[in-house]
Amino acid sequence: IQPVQVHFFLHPFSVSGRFELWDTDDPVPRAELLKKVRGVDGLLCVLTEKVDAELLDAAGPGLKVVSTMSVGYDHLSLEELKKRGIRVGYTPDVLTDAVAELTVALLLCTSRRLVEATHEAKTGGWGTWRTLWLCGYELANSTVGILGLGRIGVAIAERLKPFKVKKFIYTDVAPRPELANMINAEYVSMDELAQQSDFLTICCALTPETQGICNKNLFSKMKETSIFINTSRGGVVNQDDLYEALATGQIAGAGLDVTTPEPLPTSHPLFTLKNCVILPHIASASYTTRNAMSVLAANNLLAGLRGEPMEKELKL
Ligand SMILES: O=C(O)[C@H](O)CO
Repeated sequence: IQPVQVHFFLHPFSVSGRFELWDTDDPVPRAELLKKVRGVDGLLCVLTEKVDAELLDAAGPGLKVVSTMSVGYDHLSLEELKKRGIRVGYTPDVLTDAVAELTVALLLCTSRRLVEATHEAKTGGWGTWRTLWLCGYELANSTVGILGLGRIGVAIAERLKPFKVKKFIYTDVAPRPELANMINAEYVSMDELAQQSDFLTICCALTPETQGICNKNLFSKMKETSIFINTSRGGVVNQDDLYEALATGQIAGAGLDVTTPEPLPTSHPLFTLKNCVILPHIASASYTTRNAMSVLAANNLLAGLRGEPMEKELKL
């Protein structure tokens, strides 16, 4: 499949001699999806679709493959998929550059207080030049911590290095020397990561083990001058604890591209904080990347339907 033949935002469709396309940018309503999946052989979805027992039951025993246009797969019930022998495709790698780029942008935006600064400039808060006004934290000579070192963590570090970062540290379930050597990162414990990081960037997948892992315990060990960045999944953060840490000055700032829930209600307390920058889950949102993701997801689906190896298949 060539990029030009694929819509940017493919929502679930089925292939069984024919296919059905949810041809809008809005998520398919659950009731509609449950109706449409009946009897399909394959399903291409995005991360707003919960693929659980209910949906798989609705699809029926003919479903052979689910292809998600995302690197994250916490919206898929892997246990149910495995139980039913359904193959799963996903889209790692093609979004690494876009996500790393956005993470760096969010980090700088948070640490150098860009949202506050443009607000002040626009609303009359810009008086005379003042010595400490809108001061933030710089990357030069800093320690950057990565929670969950994978392709994206490496790509973030590669982009941050030219800003003269002094040291990269990371933690994960086990050391990952092959990736760590690429960025000269040192493996540390979770406590050391919290204590030493001037910038802590969260790159781990959301799993039962990482659910709420960024909580009071972690924030209480971080420096008052540290910046917390999350572009993975909102579920890895305990948002009440993060609010507390930001509001009381336990940490200096946070940049979030992901929250729980999404969208985050505009009345959420995190929106009241000047030191919290919130983006609406746009890390992979470049035309090039979304196009590559949709092509890969479509090709994974077709390969799965043909019983061939997928370009990117999740091992269940
Ligand atoms: O999981 C993913 O793919 C990102 O969160 C969205 O592109």
